[in-house]
Amino acid sequence: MSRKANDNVEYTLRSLSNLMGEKKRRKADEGAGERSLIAADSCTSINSQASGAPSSAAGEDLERAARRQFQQDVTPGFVYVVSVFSALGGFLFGYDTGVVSGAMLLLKKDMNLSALWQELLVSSTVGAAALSALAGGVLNGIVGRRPCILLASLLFIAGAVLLAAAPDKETLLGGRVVVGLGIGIASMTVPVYIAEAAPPHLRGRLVTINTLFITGGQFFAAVVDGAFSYLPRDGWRYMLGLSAAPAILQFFGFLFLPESPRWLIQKGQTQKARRVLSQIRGVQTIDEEYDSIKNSIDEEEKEVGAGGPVIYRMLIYPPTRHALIVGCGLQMFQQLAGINTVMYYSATILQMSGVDDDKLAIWLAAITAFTNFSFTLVGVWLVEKVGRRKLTLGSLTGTILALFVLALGFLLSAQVSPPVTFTPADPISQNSTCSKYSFCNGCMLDPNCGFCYKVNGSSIIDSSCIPVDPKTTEQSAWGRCTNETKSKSNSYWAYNYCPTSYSWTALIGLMLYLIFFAPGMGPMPWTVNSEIYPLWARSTGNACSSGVNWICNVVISLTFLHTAEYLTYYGAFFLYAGFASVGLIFIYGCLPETKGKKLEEIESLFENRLCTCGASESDEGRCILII
Ligand SMILES: O[C@H]1[C@H](O)[C@@H](O)[C@H](O)[C@@H](O)[C@H]1O
Repeated sequence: MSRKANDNVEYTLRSLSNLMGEKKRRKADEGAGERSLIAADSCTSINSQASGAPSSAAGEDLERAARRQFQQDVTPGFVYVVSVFSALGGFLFGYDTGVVSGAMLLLKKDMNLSALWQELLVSSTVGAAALSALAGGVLNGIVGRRPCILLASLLFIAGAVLLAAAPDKETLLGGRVVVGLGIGIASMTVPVYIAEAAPPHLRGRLVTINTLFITGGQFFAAVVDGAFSYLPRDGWRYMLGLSAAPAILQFFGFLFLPESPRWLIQKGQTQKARRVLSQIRGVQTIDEEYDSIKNSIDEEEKEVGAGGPVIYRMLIYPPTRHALIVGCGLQMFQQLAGINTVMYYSATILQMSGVDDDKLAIWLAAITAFTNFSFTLVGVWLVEKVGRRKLTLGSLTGTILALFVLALGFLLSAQVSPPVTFTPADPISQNSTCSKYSFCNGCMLDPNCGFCYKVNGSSIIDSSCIPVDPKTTEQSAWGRCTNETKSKSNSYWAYNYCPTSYSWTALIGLMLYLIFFAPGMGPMPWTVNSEIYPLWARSTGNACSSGVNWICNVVISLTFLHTAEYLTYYGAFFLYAGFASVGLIFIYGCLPETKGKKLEEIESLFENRLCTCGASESDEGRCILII
């Protein structure tokens, strides 16, 4: 289509849109259905009708077809290519955080790892991600989004090679830190890059695809963990090394993909910016979009000034201060709602429900990851339909409910916790600290002990609390619950959980949790953060909020076992429900609707000072903080 014809279509649509109003326009969009595309000269011909209201059916038909043509023009396939290649960063984030639990089962045997080393290998990645997400803001602002994504893929490749070839645990630790640095940069850069490339009507969906890739990576990692756990030796090398493949794909893909047009405009690279903008928008004229980005940069410079560090300017300028509080708050409450604990603990929850085959536990973790992934897909579908605000509020409300069910499941299980009915006669057993527990509940909360029992019909008999094998939690240190004697003596070994008839409540809670969390609270913090800051503050805003996400992730994961020890499991889940409820009030009061807005318009949603957060149409989803 010629540039002139495109201009005509755009002009026509704008006039018609003004005449018809928003609701009617949406209806017309849906109605466009499967109609065939209109040719360029028809576009020119409808231009002549644009000055009057479309009264005839033919006029409406033309208008619908023109709108469809317009949407196709502003959404060429290239923007999807750009988004998918960037979202490989999300996939690697998910894969590398997810794969370690399965790899650890093998690693601790092969490398004889102590509990401290296991802890170090898991949390070093998350800690490094927190640091590099924070540092990534400065890097993004200086060198641009594309070099940051290239750097992240190089780090992923280097980390994967180090991990796969590691001769000792020190190298493993180095590899995990390198991978963490990649995750941090990718986690803050990719959503920003996609948001800056996407047209407004698709932005939410495309950025949410990044979270779909995160949860997809976690699912894929769980499957790989399952598959390689059957290898007698070195299975972990494949598990950890495999992530090099998508990283290499991303690196080479990005050598051919462009820089973010908005970053280019900000840096005054006008010609390049125009070229990229028309490349990602197809042949559609880009003057209007270019001018609106340029104007908003100029205005912001006038309003905010250019002196002092960005974070300082963000804090003294109310709209960006408000946006930063909302962005960081969303990321904080995402983690405080306990997603990673629930995912990590899912295998145990499922074991509680009667699955006592250890190999199966790895596959059960894959089912959990799959549920998280498939319901993130629901989020991708809903985000442009119901909007960010409603999706987040609905999701968090359901998550709180699920946390209560989960906590209730653990509470009931603790209350009907089976008693210890048998203490082995040997002196070692009698002198062990585990012998002081008279119920399974106390025994399972002690990381050094496990519950060994037999089953007679539906009753638990001959139950004892005995020390766990220091090398593996899969068996007791001695007695009838070691791997060799378990099946011969018809005994079962429960570590970290108690056999109970109420476990189905916890299972329902787990499923409900993922079903509610995954479409909203999982992706929305990333999506909303990618769009709420003006260009000059975007990298810094995302660096801070991603940093908050990773820091809260470390804190919640590292404290879970201690929290459970002090508050018991149900106490821990009640605590998360409490955090999530505070989050709900915060989000209700402070999160405006950003659906369909241009990135340059969003700043105005954070301008006012008092909170009325009506989600009413007339309010345009405007939310105002009480600070
Ligand atoms: O949005 C993601 C997603 O929900 C993941 O499943 C979770 O592991 C991450 O911590 C979170 O940031």
